[in-house]
Amino acid sequence: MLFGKHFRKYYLKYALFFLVGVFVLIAVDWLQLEIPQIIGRIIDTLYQDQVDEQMILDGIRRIATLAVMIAFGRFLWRYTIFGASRRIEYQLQNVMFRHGTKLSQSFYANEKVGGLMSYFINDLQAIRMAFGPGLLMLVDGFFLGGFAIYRMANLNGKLTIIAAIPMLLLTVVMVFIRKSMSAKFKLRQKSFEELSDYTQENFSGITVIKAFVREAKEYLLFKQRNDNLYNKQMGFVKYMVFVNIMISLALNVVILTIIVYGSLLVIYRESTGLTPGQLTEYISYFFTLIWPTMALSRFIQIQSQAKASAERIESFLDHEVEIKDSDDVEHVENLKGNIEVRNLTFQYPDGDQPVLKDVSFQIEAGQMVGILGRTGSGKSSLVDLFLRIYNLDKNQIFIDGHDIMKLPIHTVRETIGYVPQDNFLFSESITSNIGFAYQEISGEKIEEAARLSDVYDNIMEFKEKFQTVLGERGVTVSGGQKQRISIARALAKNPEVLVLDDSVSAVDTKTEDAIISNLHRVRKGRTTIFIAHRISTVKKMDKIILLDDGRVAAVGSHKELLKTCKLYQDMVKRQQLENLVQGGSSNEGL
Ligand SMILES: Nc1ncnc2c1ncn2[C@@H]1O[C@H](COP(=O)(O)OP(=O)(O)OP(=O)(O)O)[C@@H](O)[C@H]1O
Repeated sequence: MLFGKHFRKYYLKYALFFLVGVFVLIAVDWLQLEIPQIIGRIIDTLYQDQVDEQMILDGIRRIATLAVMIAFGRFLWRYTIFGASRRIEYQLQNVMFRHGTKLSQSFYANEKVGGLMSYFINDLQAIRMAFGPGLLMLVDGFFLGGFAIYRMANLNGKLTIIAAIPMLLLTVVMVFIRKSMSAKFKLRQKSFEELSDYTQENFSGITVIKAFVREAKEYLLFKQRNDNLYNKQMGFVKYMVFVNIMISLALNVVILTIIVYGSLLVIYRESTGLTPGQLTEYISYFFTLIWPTMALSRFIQIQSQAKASAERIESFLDHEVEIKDSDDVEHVENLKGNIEVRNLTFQYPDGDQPVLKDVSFQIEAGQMVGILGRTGSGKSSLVDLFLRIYNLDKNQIFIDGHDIMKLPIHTVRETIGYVPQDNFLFSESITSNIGFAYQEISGEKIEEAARLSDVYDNIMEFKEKFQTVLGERGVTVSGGQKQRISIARALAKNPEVLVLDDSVSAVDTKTEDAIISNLHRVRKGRTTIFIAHRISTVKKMDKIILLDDGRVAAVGSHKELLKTCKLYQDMVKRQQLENLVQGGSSNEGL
């Protein structure tokens, strides 16, 4: 039973399922205890001088009817209780995924994917177990156990008291060890999370591991983590084995007591009144009682595991959504793409100094602008802020004169098309990747976007053409092809503002030229921002913003900067040298 704020609502939501399930379960518990009574009576009839055949036939008929009712009942409670637990698991999964999509980059910078996966797999499973089998075991433990004890006491009170003492002791012990069981389970989950993180990261970076011949070392590090999980696992299992042995021991003691003491009672039945049929009935009840006892102990295990998992899931779901619309949000339609950055200073939430310092510039709607700068100068950070990936102080970035902090995040991101630096593509078809911004998009539009980003011919060479599946489940594309598919994805969105973060670095200068001149043509009248290291990428832009160590070093056209900016001149010279070293003409692309 889980009553945390993210879980209790499901009891209400599935109240009908739970009520029907529990009611049927209790009915089945009662009905199944009718059978030993009938069998006991049949046995006693057999001991009589005159065997009552009619009574035996009636008994058999009743047992058959009960068996059918019990089978139907078992189906019904399984459907309702287990069905509800599966539905709850499904819904929590959706809620968690949705919440995950709202969490900030800072959260993902600190959380590893493997760890997150274990919330969705192990922890959710533990929660489902609490809502389904856990509830079943609790009800069975109390009701089937209670009914059995009641019937046993009716048959012989004294024998029942003797049998109940070890069982009671056992229950008390179980309640006391519940806390340490939960702690052990938590440790096990943590180790599982670490191993899962490690495995995920290793296989993602397998190329680097091979290139650095780190296989043996990584294996040893993996083994360390695996040993740790094994030890935690064994710690937990040993504990469980100990608990289960204690339970069986207690049960065996009780069974022995019942048989010895019960047989004596039957031998002296003249005075005690216990018939052989009743002793059989009694032993049947006791064997039935084994399950509720086990069920209660299993319930305590399930409950401890679920509590540990619930805490982990709660901490995930309670993680604040930091990036959200402000209270004074202004709903604005049809942004044109004027961007103004005014005295922007920005420090990452976990950073120790600003990465952008007093940055100011303006981009008019429809302009094609290059943001140039050495590595680490703050170009990508600036783009993150345009996309509202981070919060910033008010009145530092404006789109069409509106403070970005007051615009709905949805509107800002809908307005901007983004080609990320890592060009992440999904393991789906090229069509799905390029049409990612849309529920449905025509084939012509996809092809057009592929042509503009100069990747159409490459795609047509693939066997499945636009239906080629990329990545893990399909074809591995080159870095340049990946970049161009990623550009096509942003172009297909046809946004008011297009931001390309170092997006042509992996293609040759000829392809770069082709893409840029296509963009000049199709992006006429729409804002396009190119982030680049290479002068060749930005030199034809209307305006170049040169960043240096988080500050604006200069703003102007290629010609203006060549005349006025020392840093720019140095960059041009360096690129000319690089061209010469690579065997081209010094002015190639310049
Ligand atoms: N999530 C982050 N948290 C803290 N600091 C960060 C984070 N991301 C980037 N930085 C720091 O911000 C500075 C600017 O990084 P940024 O990625 O914006 O540079 P860049 O100009 O785009 O570099 P490159 O051309 O290499 O991509 C760097 O010093 C970097 O270490």
